[in-house]
Amino acid sequence: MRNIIRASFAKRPAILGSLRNGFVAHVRTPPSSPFRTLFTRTSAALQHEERIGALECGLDERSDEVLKTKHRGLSVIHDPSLNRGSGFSVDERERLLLRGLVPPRRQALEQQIERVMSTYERQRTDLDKFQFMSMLMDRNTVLFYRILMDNFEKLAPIVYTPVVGEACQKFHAIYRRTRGMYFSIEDRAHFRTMVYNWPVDDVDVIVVTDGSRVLALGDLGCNSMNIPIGKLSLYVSGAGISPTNTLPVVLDVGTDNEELRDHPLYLGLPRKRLRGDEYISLIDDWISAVRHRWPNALIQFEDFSSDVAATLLKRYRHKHAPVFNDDIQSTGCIAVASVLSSLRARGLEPSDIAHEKIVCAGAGSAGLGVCEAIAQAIEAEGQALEDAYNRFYIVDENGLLGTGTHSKNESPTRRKFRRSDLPAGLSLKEVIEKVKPTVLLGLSGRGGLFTKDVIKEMAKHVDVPVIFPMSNPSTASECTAEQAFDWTSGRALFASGSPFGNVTMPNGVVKYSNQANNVYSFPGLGLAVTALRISCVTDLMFLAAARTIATLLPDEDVQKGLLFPGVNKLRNVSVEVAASVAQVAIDQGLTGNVLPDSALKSREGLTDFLREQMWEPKYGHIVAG
Ligand SMILES: NC(=O)C1=CN([C@@H]2O[C@H](COP(=O)(O)OP(=O)(O)OC[C@H]3O[C@@H](n4cnc5c(N)ncnc54)[C@H](O)[C@@H]3O)[C@@H](O)[C@H]2O)C=CC1
Ligand SMILES: CC(=O)C(=O)O
Ligand SMILES: [Mg+2]
Repeated sequence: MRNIIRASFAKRPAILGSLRNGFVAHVRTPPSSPFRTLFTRTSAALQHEERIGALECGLDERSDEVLKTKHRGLSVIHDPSLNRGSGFSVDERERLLLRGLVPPRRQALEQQIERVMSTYERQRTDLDKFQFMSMLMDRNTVLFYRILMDNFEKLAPIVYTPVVGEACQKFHAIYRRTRGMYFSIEDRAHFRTMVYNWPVDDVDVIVVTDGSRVLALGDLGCNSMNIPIGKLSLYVSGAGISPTNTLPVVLDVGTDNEELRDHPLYLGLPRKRLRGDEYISLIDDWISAVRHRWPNALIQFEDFSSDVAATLLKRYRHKHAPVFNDDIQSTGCIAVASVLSSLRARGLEPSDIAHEKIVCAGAGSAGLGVCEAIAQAIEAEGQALEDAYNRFYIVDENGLLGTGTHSKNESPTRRKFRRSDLPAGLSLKEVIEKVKPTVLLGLSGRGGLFTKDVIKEMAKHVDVPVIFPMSNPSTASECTAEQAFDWTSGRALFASGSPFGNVTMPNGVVKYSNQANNVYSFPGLGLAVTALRISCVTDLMFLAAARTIATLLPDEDVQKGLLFPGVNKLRNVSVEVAASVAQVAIDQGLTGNVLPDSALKSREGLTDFLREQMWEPKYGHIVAG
C-alpha cells in the first residue's frame, strides 16, 4: 500500500500539507464546494493533470476524484485503489507506464462488472463467494464497491452476516492476504510507533475487535479480522465513507478457544486470553496510540464479550471521543426503531411504547443494550425511568432475572432489570405465560430458542405478536421467519438479525421478513461523525436515528408488515440517519467542522450536504505525481 490522502473539503489544509510532503493525494470535493476552486488553483500541476484526465475519459462516467500517485507500472496495478484492470484509459496507460502490462482493449466498468458477476455466479459455496469477493476487494476497490452496491441485497449476506461468521471460523484455513492492522500483546511496547506503519494519515473510521464474542460463534481470537473488514465495507457501500479512510483492527490478546489456539495454522498468538487489569491497561495503551495518530477518528468497538464491552464503553466514551460500542448502542438503535415501527404497523402512536410489555431472551451486552435503549425511548415519551424499566422481563440461560443472590460484580444496568414480582429463574415460556408480552426479543445467540410452544404461548395473548429474534448468524436465530408466521397463523410482525426471505402463507398472502440489524445505524452515524467531525457519540444521537428509521416507510408499507426500507436502500437510510445524528450534534454543540449555511438552514440542506460528502465507486482521474 502507499500513502494516500483523500480530501473532503473539511480536510483541505491537511491534504495540502501532505501533498507538499510528496504523498499521494486522493482528492474529492463536491462540485459546488467553494474549496474546490481554491484547492485546484493552489495545486497547478494537479489542475493540469485533472484537465487532461477529464478530456480523455470517453468510456465511463468519471467521478471528480483525482488520485495522484508516484507509482508506475505494475505497482499501480497491484494497488487496489489505483487498479482498474482492463479499464485504464489510453492516457493513463501512457503516463503510468502501463503499456503492454494490461490487455490492449479498454473496457468500461459495466463490462468489467458483467465479467466479475458471471464468475461470481460460478462459485459453488457461500464461503467460495466470500473468498471471491475478498479477492476482488484486494484487487480493485472501485469495482468491488460498485458490484457490492449494485447487488447489495444479494451480497450483503456474503460479506456480512451470516457468511462472514463462517469466514471467521475458517480464517486460519482460507487466509490469503493481509488487510487492516493487528496489535498483539507482544507489540504492546510498540503501539505508539506501529500506528505509523499504516500508510494513511486521514483515517475516519476504525472498527476494532478483540474477537472475544464473534456473532454467536464465541471466542475466535485473531480469526475475527473479517468482522471489522465486513463492517467497514458497509460503512463504505452503505454510507459513502471513503474506503481509503477506514481501518480494520484486531487486538490479539490471546484466545480461550483451545481448538483454534492449538491449530497449527492459527495465525494469532497461541496463548490464553489476557484478562483483568492487564487487559484494560493494554486497551488503554492502544487507545492512546491511536488517538496520538488519529485524534478525530470514530472508533467502533465490535464483538467484545459482555464481560468487558460495557466497561470499555464507559471508560472511553467521554474521555476519548468519538467512541461507541456497536453491539450495545447501534443494536439498541435498530431495536428501538423496530419497536417504534411495529407500533405504526399496529395502528398505535410512538407514545404507546410506554405500554409495551417486553420479554427479552439474552442478558449479554446486546440484550441489555437493547433493553436500556428501549427504556430510554420510553423515558423520552415522558415516563419516569424506573417505570420504564418495569416494562421489561429479561431471561438469561438461568431463567428470569429476578431478585435474590447475584454476583457482587453485576453491572448496574443488569441489576436495574431484575424483577421482584416473579420468581427468579422462571423459564422463557413460563414468563410469557405470566407476563403476556406484546414484544419478544431474542439476543441469546441460541438458535431455535423460540420454539413452537413459546411462540404459540406468545400468540395466545396478543392479536399481533411482535417477534424479533435478533441473534446472528442465521443458525443462531431464535426462530426463522417461516416458523414465526406459521406458528402465529401469519399474525406476527417479524424482524431478525440475519436476513430471511419473505414467507408466502398457504392462502397466498406474503408475510414480510425484516432485518433488525445494526447495519441500519452505524454507517449513517459514521457519515455524520466524519462530515461534521463530531467529538462525542451520545445516546440521544442513537435515539434520534431510531426515530428516523421508524418513519422512513409510508403507512401502506408499514401496514403490510414492512418495518423499514430494505437493505438495498441503505445509502438513503444512512443519509437520513446521518442527518438526525448531525442535528443532535449541532444542538449539543459537539461539531468540530463549520457547516455551510445551507446545511444549517433546513433538513434538506443538511441531507444535501451529507450526500455530497459520500464517496462513490467510480473511476476518478489518476495523475502522475
Ligand atoms: N441484530 C443485531 O444487530 C445484533 C445482534 N447481536 C446478537 O446478539 C447475540 C448476543 O450477543 P451478546 O449479548 O454480546 O452475547 P452474550 O453471549 O454475552 O449474551 C448471550 C446472553 O444470552 C443468554 N442465554 C444463553 N442461553 C440462553 C437461553 N437458553 N435462554 C435465554 N437466554 C440465554 C446468556 O445467559 C447471555 O445473557 C449474538 O448472537 C449477537 O450476534 C449482537 C449485536 C447486534
Ligand atoms: C450484527 C452484530 O454486530 C452482531 O451480531 O454482533
Ligand atoms: Mg457485533
